[in-house]
Amino acid sequence: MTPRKRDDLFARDDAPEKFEFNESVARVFDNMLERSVPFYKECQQMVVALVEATAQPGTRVYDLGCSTGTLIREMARAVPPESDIRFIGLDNSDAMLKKARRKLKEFGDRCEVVSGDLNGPLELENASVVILNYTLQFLPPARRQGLLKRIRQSLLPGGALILIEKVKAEAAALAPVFVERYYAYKRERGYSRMEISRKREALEEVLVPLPPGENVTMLETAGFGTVDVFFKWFNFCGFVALRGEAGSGSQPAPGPQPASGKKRAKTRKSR
Ligand SMILES: Nc1ncnc2c1ncn2[C@@H]1O[C@H](C[S@+](CC[C@H]([NH3+])C(=O)[O-])CC(=O)[O-])[C@@H](O)[C@H]1O
Ligand SMILES: O=C(O)C(=O)Cc1ccccc1
Repeated sequence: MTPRKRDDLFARDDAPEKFEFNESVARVFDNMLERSVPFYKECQQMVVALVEATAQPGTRVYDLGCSTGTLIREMARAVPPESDIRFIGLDNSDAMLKKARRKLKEFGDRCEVVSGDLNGPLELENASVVILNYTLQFLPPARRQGLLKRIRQSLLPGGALILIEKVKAEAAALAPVFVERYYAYKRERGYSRMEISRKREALEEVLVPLPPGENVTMLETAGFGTVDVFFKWFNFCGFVALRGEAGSGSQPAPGPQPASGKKRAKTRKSR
């Protein structure tokens, strides 16, 4: 196992002025996420639990913006092969995909990672779950609604979208509190004030967070009949959205079959 490299990207004299998912980021990425994303591992396990509850046997789970494949590995370890569920990762960074392929080799054809740009056309086949784990935030805000709509249209009946994002505070008065708490989080994990400041500048116009309410509105506008929040830490938030059935209005779709293949108890038709 190659030793995990410590993220020193913004401590170096050749620190990037604009953040890009290139080789130098991929080299330290797993350590960067662990030290820069609050509850990253806990959220991973929450996503695994949601996938176990919503993924349908014989279908696909898509991880869009899969990076080095860490989340896919956790899902592939948790979901039994006999459920015949395949995990498809997509990313537009060759450096990330190279690391993902190495990390997922042990799972054979249960896991596949492909190159693709979420700003362009998207083909999702036989998808019961789609995941956007800290990915949508990197798309221009004007392109996000279209992607969410394409995802909603591609999902199987009873399908689910799991969206985790860095967010802005809903209340402007609290924004400074949330941001300062986040930077304190980074300092507590060994980042200097200079590294934090340089990364903030490099992420300007690259990572564009929206308030949770705007994310919920985009999900509802995309046609998801049920939207809920399953995680929140200051300016980080996790949403789960279930595909509503055509003509069902705001009624949530009947719950999908759990990944284990055991039939769920029939949900009572809501009155
Ligand atoms: N237009 C795009 N098309 C495809 N991929 C893109 C695009 N823009 C960015 N990406 C990819 O989205 C990922 C965002 S990281 C996701 C973490 C992962 N989900 C995880 O659970 O570890 C989160 C972060 O860095 O904070 C990177 O791999 C980019 O290459
Ligand atoms: O928002 C930030 O300041 C971050 O550091 C989040 C982040 C984490 C990993 C890659 C890019 C941005």
